[in-house]
Amino acid sequence: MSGKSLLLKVILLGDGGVGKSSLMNRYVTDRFDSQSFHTIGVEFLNRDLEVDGRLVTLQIWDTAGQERFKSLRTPFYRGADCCLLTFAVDDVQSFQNLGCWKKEFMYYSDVKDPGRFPFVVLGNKVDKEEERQVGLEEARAWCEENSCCPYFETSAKDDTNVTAAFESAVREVLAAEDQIGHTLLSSTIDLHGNRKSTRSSCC
Ligand SMILES: Nc1nc2c(ncn2[C@@H]2O[C@H](COP(=O)(O)OP(=O)(O)OP(=O)(O)O)[C@@H](O)[C@H]2O)c(=O)[nH]1
Ligand SMILES: [Mg+2]
Repeated sequence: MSGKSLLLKVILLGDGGVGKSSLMNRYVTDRFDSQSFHTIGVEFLNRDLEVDGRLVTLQIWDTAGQERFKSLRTPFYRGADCCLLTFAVDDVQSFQNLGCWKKEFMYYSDVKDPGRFPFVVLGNKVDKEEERQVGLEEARAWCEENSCCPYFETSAKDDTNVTAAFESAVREVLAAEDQIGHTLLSSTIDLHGNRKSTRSSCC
């Protein structure tokens, strides 16, 4: 295994209140706050992990889902390696808005190869089964039709599928990278020294 860690930027998008911050906090700090505040602008946290023998530093960017913060979040889309489109299974409107989130991301991120860009879809709050408004098959069908696979049903509250979802995002990036010839993998962190990156980023 190499001593260098690959830096990957993933970005969480979705309506306000679907649980983006809660998912990030569950994954990075293993905590859940039932009284969390709406995010203003963007925040990020890092977590180191190993996926299929590769050391990865996952930089998770958590954005504000509320419309009034649009101009604060969109400048941070550039340089993302994967986009996690998030809705809450007890909120059908947040599911119906997934297409708008995808469009917003594509418009502002300026990705080089839109056809191959990796998305992962998260249907959060599955612990609220009795209040569910979006079915598993319906969500899977949307993902298939919109080339946004894989799909994970998560709960930040119960820690259901949270690790699996973030690790899957890493695997999607690595798989996409394998297809386009390892250009992205030139961005690395030397764990014993300084960060080296050949990618440009506005952030
Ligand atoms: N039951 C349940 N509640 C959750 C879950 N995830 C988040 N919540 C709650 O939903 C509310 C909103 O969660 P946030 O994580 O702040 O939502 P957000 O998507 O970051 O919202 P914005 O920052 O406004 O975009 C909070 O009260 C959380 O405690 C979950 O998996 N299950
Ligand atoms: Mg938030």
